[in-house]
Amino acid sequence: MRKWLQDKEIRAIESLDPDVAHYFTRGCGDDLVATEAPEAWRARRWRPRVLRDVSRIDTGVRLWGDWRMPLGVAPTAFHRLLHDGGEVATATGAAAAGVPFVLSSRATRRIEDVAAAIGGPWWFQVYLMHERSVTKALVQRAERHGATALVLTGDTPYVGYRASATGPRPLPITDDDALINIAEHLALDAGADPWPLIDQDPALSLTDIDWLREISDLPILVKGVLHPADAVACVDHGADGIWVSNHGGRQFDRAIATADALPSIVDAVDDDIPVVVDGGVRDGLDALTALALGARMAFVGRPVLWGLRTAGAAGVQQVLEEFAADIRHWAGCAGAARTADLDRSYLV
Ligand SMILES: Cc1cc2nc3c(=O)[nH]c(=O)nc-3n(C[C@H](O)[C@H](O)[C@H](O)COP(=O)(O)O)c2cc1C
Ligand SMILES: O=C(O)C(=O)c1ccccc1
Repeated sequence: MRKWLQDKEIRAIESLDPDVAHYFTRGCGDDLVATEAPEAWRARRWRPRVLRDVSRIDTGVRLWGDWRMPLGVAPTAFHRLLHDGGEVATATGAAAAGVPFVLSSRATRRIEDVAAAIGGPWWFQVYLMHERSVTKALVQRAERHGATALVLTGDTPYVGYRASATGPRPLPITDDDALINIAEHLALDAGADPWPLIDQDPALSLTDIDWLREISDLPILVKGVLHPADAVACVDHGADGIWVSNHGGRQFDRAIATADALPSIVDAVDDDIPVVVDGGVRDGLDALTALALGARMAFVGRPVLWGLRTAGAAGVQQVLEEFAADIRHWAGCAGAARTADLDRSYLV
């Protein structure tokens, strides 16, 4: 089932400026982790069940929203580098497919416009910026416009080292796009550089979960967790969910694959704390493997970006529909009439 996606990826990459293609495709360092991620899901073997009436298959999941399948769209930055519609197009495709859309703090379309395009629940990804008042303003805008959860990204104290394709050239993104949600919250002199104020603050710590709790009533997931002790610490600090991720291999090039990290984190936290996961999920069976290992949902980053690049909102929806059909097919063949019932007994 992966060939259609690989073909789309190739078409998307071929149509892009090399630096832009590089930004979206690559991991960091020597790209070890980004390359390993899909293989780690595929390495798992199943014991499919038989004689279990799979004439009807329920793939629904409730998690700060009612979703059609246990798959969602991970937060990624700068969609207008891929398509004029930017995050509005991506969100429209995700909403049409009935899955959660997570809007990045580094979005290139206005929060209000994205929320209106979705017309239902969505989640907001939080980067803690040096200037906390900007983060606070974004969080409160997201909450006002229908976000139902916050995803605090913890794995990006410094942005991972990613050499560009053609040398040290900045991405061809304008400040109008990059600061579209941010500029109004900054009181800057003309010509002043905003980035020292709005880059991620490496002082980010557990107490920032408490801070988010003070400024917002929304549930908080912490994203980028790979160590079970961190999962426990986040929950002790009031996190409502854990998002196992290595940032698509973009942050720490010798990090554990998320497929390998997931079970120990599920085991470390109480059953009522939802754990979700991303990284290298490239077909329905990858997503179901994540569920069998204890995740409530799996998320995809790059696959939807190839859909966005090749056909805008319709392309995003089409990618997600392929995943939906694949999830349904493999759940049936695994003997799981309800994907929410998958557990480790299905795996070797
Ligand atoms: C181009 C790109 C930009 C990203 N931007 C963000 C971001 O703004 N915030 C964030 O929390 N994660 C970001 N991520 C990480 C994704 O949320 C996710 O963890 C990762 O892409 C999942 O792996 P996959 O692409 O293999 O599916 C980004 C990933 C990519 C590829
Ligand atoms: O590129 C990324 O992965 C990412 O998370 C990011 C970090 C800072 C600015 C824009 C995107």
